[in-house]
Amino acid sequence: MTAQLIDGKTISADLLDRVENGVKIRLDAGKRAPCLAVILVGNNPASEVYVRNKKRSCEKVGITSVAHDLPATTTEAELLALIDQLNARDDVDGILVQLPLPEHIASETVIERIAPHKDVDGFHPYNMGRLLVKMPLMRPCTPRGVMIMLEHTGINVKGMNAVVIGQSNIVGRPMALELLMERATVTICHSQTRDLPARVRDADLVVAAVGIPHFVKGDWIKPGAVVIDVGINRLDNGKLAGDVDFDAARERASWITPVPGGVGLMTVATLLQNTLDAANRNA
Ligand SMILES: Nc1nc2c(c(=O)[nH]1)N[C@@H](CN(C=O)c1ccc(C(=O)N[C@@H](CCC(=O)O)C(=O)O)cc1)CN2
Ligand SMILES: [Mg+2]
Repeated sequence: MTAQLIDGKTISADLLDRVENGVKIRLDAGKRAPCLAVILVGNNPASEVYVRNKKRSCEKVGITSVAHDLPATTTEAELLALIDQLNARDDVDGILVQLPLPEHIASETVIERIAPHKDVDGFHPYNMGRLLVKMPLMRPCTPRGVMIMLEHTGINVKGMNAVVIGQSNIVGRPMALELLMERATVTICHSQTRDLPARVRDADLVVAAVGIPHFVKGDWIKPGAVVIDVGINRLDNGKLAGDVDFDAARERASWITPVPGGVGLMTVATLLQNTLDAANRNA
């Protein structure tokens, strides 16, 4: 079996069209454009690229973005003071703090300072808790993006054995909760999991979010399984690779996401959907 591709380019473009339309509906109703504040601390080159992409995508769909590019020497107190200001502004719907932050700043403290209704990344413990109790408000972008991809492809996860590899706050944990909400049977695996290949071989759906290139081998994949690769790893040759050995896995899976051109594109599109949703809830 050669898997069909779940194409992040097409699906994210479709989502961006829907967001653009949502913005037009607001403007036609005499409301202002949604507004996203984007905070970048320091000069992490990858973060600079992601932030630039986020601002460009905002522009494309008519969302106003306000950039706050801060030096690496910014103190935690200064960053918290900026967040307080943005929390208080009626004309700012969403606040995004690009991660990772420099080591001297505690990201948990910063995330917790963002007003939950402006937390478009969905990382605030309040929003994580809402997802846990099946009352999602702001949903973390990558897992929400994966659910949109699955829905767009016509894959119903109800009753599937889903294995999520990775337990991060950004991807693994909220991904598991999203899948559970759609009544998949979910297992979260991590670095201490015993016999990971056996867990994966039992999975109808595998989500890989480990951060190690080609970590998931092709012969771990159950024939006909759906494979979602969240990994974005830069190789020494400059190319991007996912967490899954794509060529081998493709020969066994029914559906698979490529890297690049897969889940990563959904992360940004979903962020804009979250910003539109926030604006529509705010005013
Ligand atoms: N505040 C946040 N910080 C970070 C998040 C996040 O969701 N919120 N996620 C990642 C980085 N990230 C967005 O910020 C992100 C990563 C990758 C992509 C993407 O489009 N990937 C493309 C490849 C792009 C390339 O060529 O480098 C793809 O997979 O096709 C978008 C967003 C950590 N920080
Ligand atoms: Mg940084």
